[in-house]
Amino acid sequence: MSVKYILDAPSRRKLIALSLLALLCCVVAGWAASRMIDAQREGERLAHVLHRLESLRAAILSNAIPAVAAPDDDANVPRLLADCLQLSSDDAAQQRRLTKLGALLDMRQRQPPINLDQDPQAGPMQPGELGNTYVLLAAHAWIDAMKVSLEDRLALSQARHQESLQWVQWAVAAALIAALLFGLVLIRVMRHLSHQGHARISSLEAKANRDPLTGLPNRRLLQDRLEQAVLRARRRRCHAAVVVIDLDGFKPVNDTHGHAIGDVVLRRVSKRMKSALRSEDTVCRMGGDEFVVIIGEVDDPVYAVRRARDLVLRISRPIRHEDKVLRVGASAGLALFPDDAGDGTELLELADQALYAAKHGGRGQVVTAGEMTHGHTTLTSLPSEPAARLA
Ligand SMILES: Nc1nc2c(ncn2[C@@H]2O[C@H](COP(=O)(O)OP(=O)(O)OP(=O)(O)O)[C@@H](O)[C@H]2O)c(=O)[nH]1
Repeated sequence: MSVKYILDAPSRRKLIALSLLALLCCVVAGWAASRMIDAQREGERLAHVLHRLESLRAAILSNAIPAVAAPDDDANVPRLLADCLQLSSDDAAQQRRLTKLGALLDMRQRQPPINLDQDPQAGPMQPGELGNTYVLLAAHAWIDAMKVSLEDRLALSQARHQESLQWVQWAVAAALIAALLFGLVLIRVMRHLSHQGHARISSLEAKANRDPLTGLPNRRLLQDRLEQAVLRARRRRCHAAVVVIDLDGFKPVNDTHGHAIGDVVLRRVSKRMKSALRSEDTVCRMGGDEFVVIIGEVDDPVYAVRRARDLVLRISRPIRHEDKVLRVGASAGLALFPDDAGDGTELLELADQALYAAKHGGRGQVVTAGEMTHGHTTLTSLPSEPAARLA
């Protein structure tokens, strides 16, 4: 089934918006992280160059350049400086300055070593000394200028690193919040779907177990209720009764007034039976105009027979519907647990046979399974209750 049909439109919109937000935050976090890494690399590179510059300055001050450079390979000096500073080759202007400086240092290499502690006033300058001093001053000036520029660039890259870090933090926090909200919405949707599923299952179960016309339990549910009633009676060591009731003269109602009026009669008869029984008893519609009543936890069998007669009398009362007075009767067969049978199916069979006997014995009466088996029962000697009293 498509997501479109599982989720309602507002939930769908929320989930899409949150996932897009989370995605956007991830993209921003990724971009900021790469910017942060770049800034960090740039910072490391600049710090390294600064360190090299310091080393170079120290080398110049300590007059170590000729020693660092191979003395027999003059051409190495510019390269040494380039390597030392590791400036990018596309930075043409810097490269040119470097080469110049390298050339100056190269020249200096050929001069006698300089003595920085030497007092310029101490005596006349030696040949090459002016060149040495010029080269040193130029190197210092260049290193200082480079340092300032590099320090600025370093500060800038550190600021960019910091700013990118903040972006990463915000984007990750927003992505986490969006993911959390997504999860919450999803849980709510799942819960809702699960409730819907349960409600649908319950309603399907109810439909499968109920007679659609009267709302009474149907044949399917009867079996279960019957087993429960027998188990309870066995546990409590008491009786339980199964009464099968069939309407008398129902077909003429249908034939005279139509099927719809027949339905009204079936519904009214069902209501009358339900209202005459205890909540723990069960009345089921088996189909057509046949019903089964389970009277559970009966201490005295006489009580069950009285209830069955009461039902027959109540059903036989006229039914007023609009301007019509409708009449049907009822016959019933009753079987008792454990007197007549020990299980539900057998009880139902015996009650059905007793009903058959009631129908063929004149209708409008209750026949018990005991009467059929033994030919007599003390229950049949019960005085019949006048219909007027039960009305
Ligand atoms: N209105 C209506 N009629 C139904 C329904 N189910 C079955 N019937 C009808 O109920 C009638 C039952 O037939 P019978 O049991 O022979 O009717 P009866 O007149 O009570 O016969 P006896 O039991 O011999 O007295 C038939 O006419 C069925 O068509 C239903 O759901 N609604």
